[in-house]
Amino acid sequence: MSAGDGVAVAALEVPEPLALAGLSLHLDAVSEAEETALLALIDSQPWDATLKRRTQHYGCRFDFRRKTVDPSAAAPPVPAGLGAIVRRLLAAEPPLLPWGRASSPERLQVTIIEYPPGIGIAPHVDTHSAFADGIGALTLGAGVAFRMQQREAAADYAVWLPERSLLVMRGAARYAWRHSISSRRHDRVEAPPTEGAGDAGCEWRPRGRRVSVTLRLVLDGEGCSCAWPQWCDSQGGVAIELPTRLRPDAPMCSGGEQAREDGAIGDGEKGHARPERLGAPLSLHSSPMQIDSQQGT
Ligand SMILES: O=C(O)CCC(=O)C(=O)O
Ligand SMILES: [Fe+2]
Repeated sequence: MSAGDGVAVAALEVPEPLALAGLSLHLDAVSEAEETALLALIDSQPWDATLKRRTQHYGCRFDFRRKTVDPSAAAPPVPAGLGAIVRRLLAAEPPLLPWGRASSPERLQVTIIEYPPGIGIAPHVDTHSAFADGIGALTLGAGVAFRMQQREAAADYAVWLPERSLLVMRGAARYAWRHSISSRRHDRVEAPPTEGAGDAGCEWRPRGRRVSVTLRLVLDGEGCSCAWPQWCDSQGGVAIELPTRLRPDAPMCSGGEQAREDGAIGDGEKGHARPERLGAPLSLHSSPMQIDSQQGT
C-alpha cells in the first residue's frame, strides 16, 4: 500500500504472498527483560565502527575467496548471555530456523548491526554460496520497516518488524527476494485498527535505535543447491546482488562491507498472514556453541 508519496506503508502482518514465499515473523521471541539485558551485553562488547553501521561478528567465518569455512580464523565466541538466547531460539520446536536443531553449532554465524535513525541497508540477497537456507533476524531496541522485493518481478512489500521479534527468511524469500531497510528517520506504518473505527489508515513512526542480531548457518564448501540457479553463485547464475559486502581488496575474512545508501521504499501490500506469537518459553539447547565472525551479502 502506498501513501502516495513514494513511501510504502509497512504492513503490521506479513502479507500473504510473502508468507507463501517463506517469510515469517515471530513476535516476542525474547522478553522485555531479555531485550534490555541483551542490549546492555551487546553494548559492553567492542563494536567495529569502521563502517557506516557499527557491527559485531561472532561465529563461523566464511572465506569468500575459497568459498569455504575458515576454521583457522579466530573470532570472539558469542558472549554467554547472547549464546544462551540464541541456543534457545535454535532449539525451538517446531523449528524457527530449518537448520537450528540439526546443524553443527560450529557453523553458526551471529552478526550484530546497529541502525541509528536514518541508517538502513541496501537491497541485497545474502550470498547463496555462503549461507544455508533459513536466515533469522532478531530486532532489539526499536522496530523498523523491512522491505522485500521479488527479483525480476513487481512484488514489493514493506513489513513492520516490532522490537523483540524474530524475522525468518526461507525458500524464495531467502533466495529470490531482495531485502533492505531504507535510510530514513521515520517509517510509514499501518495504524492498528481502533475499536469501532475500522481501518485507521497509517501513521508515521519515528525510528529509534535498532540493533539486529542475524543468525545464519555458514556452508562449508558444499555450495548452494537452491531452486533458483539463475541467481545462485554456486550454480553459475548471477552471483551477488548489489552491493557486495566484501571489498575486492579486503583482507580475507575481514568482514568488510562497503558503505552504501539505499533509496525510497516502493509500493506493496495485499493480504496478510498473522505473525506467530512466541508466548511459551522455549527449551534450552544443551550443545556447546563455538561462534565467530564474517558476514557476506
Ligand atoms: O538488520 C537486519 O535485520 C538484516 C541484516 C541483513 O540483511 C544482513 O546482515 O544481511
Ligand atoms: Fe541480509
